[in-house]
Amino acid sequence: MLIQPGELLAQINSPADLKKFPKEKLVQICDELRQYIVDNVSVYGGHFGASLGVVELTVALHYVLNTPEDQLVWDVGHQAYGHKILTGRRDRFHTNRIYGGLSGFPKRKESEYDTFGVGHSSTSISAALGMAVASKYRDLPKKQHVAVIGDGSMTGGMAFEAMNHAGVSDTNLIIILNDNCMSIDPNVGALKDYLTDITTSRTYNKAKDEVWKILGKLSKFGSSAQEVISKVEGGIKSALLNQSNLFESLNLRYFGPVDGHDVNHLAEVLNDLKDIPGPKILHCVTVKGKGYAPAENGNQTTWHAPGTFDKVTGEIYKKTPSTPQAPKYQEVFGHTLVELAEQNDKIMGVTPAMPSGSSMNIMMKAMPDRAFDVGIAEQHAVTFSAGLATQGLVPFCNIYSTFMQRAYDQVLHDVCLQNLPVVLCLDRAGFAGADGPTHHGAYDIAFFRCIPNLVVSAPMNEEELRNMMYSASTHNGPYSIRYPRGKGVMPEWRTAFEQIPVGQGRIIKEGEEIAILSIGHIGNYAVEACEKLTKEGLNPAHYDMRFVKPLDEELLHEIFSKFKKVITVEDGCLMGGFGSAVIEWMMDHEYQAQVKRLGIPDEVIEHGEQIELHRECGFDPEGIAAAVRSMTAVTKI
Ligand SMILES: Cc1ncc(C[n+]2csc(CCOP(=O)(O)OP(=O)(O)O)c2C)c(N)n1
Ligand SMILES: CC(=O)[C@@H](O)[C@H](O)COP(=O)(O)O
Ligand SMILES: [Mg+2]
Repeated sequence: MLIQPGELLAQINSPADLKKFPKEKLVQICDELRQYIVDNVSVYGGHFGASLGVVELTVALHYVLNTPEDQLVWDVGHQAYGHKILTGRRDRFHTNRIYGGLSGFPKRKESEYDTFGVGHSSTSISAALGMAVASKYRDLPKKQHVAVIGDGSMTGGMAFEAMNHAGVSDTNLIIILNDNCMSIDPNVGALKDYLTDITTSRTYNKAKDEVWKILGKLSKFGSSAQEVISKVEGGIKSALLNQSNLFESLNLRYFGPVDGHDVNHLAEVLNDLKDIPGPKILHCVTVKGKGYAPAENGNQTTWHAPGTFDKVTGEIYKKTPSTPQAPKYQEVFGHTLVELAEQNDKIMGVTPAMPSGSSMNIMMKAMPDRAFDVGIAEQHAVTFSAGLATQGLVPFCNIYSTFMQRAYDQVLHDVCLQNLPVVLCLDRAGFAGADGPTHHGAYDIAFFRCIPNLVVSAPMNEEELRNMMYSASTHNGPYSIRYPRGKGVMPEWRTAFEQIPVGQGRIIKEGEEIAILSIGHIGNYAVEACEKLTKEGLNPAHYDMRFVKPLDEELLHEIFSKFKKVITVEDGCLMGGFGSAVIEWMMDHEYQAQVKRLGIPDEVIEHGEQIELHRECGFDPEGIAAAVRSMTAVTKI
């Protein structure tokens, strides 16, 4: 359902249309853009607070820059709804994050204005710098290269790698730091404290504006004046802040902090910055959720991605369950970790900036000195956990499967080669859903099962998750547990802990002719498929293998001795996944059987509800049943 835009926004189908308006109209355009985001997200869901926080910045950028020739890169991209609406996608925006519709993040193949595909944080400065260096090397017509990065994303190490390089690059890169003191949860770390110092230092800010007015204007007088100005400015700033400016120490000229909600001032500042040579950073202070009171003044974590809500009252709609609902896997993780930590004082918790997303916040609240949010720093989270483990502690390091991709070497090099007892909990494993391919946890089985010493497990339900966590806490080595986004199947999940011997699978259902081997939560789809098939007179067996590594060899000998037709099912990539492991084992042990693997094919699967993507790839319950039917001998006469 198309939502009607405001009078001016209705006339803007590109930044060129935006530029036709006098600057006196910019405030109204911001108001209409903000309202359009509220109107759409309240009905269709998605990320919310971040886009509201950069409405003025987005309008100012597209008003001043000559996009798409001037290249604009958004970090993470969850804040780019305004960008999408102003760049020709207003009338498709109601399809945002919906199967077959717009992506929830900038995507190159979606628009020429989306100069770089994003979704994982802290990549924007590297990408924009690459574009800037390439333009210079190819002697392309002068254009601007701008990275917009949040204070949370600035805690990602990659951002510092990029600034370290930018500082010695002969480019005119503009970095815009969108500082709202928030990540998804409140931002953390020494960088946050530093930014707060700058933002709240009255002496600095009062003098800074005066200095800028003088120096900023003078900066148009050739490069020699530039040198002097830059030194004078840097010296004044350091003196006022009684510390050197972090960014200027990296040879980035620092400007700000400026009010990120004053669209006309932002436009003036950006116009000035365009003419100042060399890499520079503009520090913008904004409020996440700005302009929508419940998001601006309420729990900003909740309003990061609230789902659908009543835009008048601010009431967030909850799906009221008719029957007692199973909990989310993340909640089972969070509560179980506290239970285990109460019994075992060696257990610690580590999350890279996802306290609420992973439910690590439950332990952070209950045991604040034993659970750590380390910022958007997955590599650090893993090796920090390895350090804890060397001192006899048992860290549970919880990282979304997709974000774990960023810490692969740390798992291999720092944890597994040293055989340290770190428990890696991979939440959002399998299809993530509406976040799409940048967030699908599609590859972790494949990239983990080849690492020596690492146990690779996946629970089929909440009870299994609890018992795997319990078993992992006493396993003297690296142990990974993967589970999906969303709910399990057991409303009564607080069961007593039981050890699961490493590598032990289990039979779910006896059967004949065909054996279905599943791994993880997707096994519940196999249960549904078997229920369908039983009504059709078919009787496949079903095994929950529980472990990809080590495989339950005793069970596999039993299966391949009894069945000549096997179907494997995984919510993960087929290339090198669980099905591949089973086939390798079968060949190594000289069994012969017809094996059909169900899972994620070797292609990019876009966004949609999880069940829509499972159906697209043929491993929803009906897909599994269809596979059994196709493998079953011709209908019995
Ligand atoms: C590598 C990686 N880790 C974690 C995330 C999850 N994530 C998405 S947005 C976000 C917070 C970003 O904070 P900030 O950059 O300050 O943007 P804001 O939401 O405040 O506008 C996080 C942690 C991610 N997208 N990428
Ligand atoms: C933009 C981003 O990366 C996060 O907001 C992510 O979308 C969170 O995913 P969940 O909603 O599954 O916690
Ligand atoms: Mg932020």
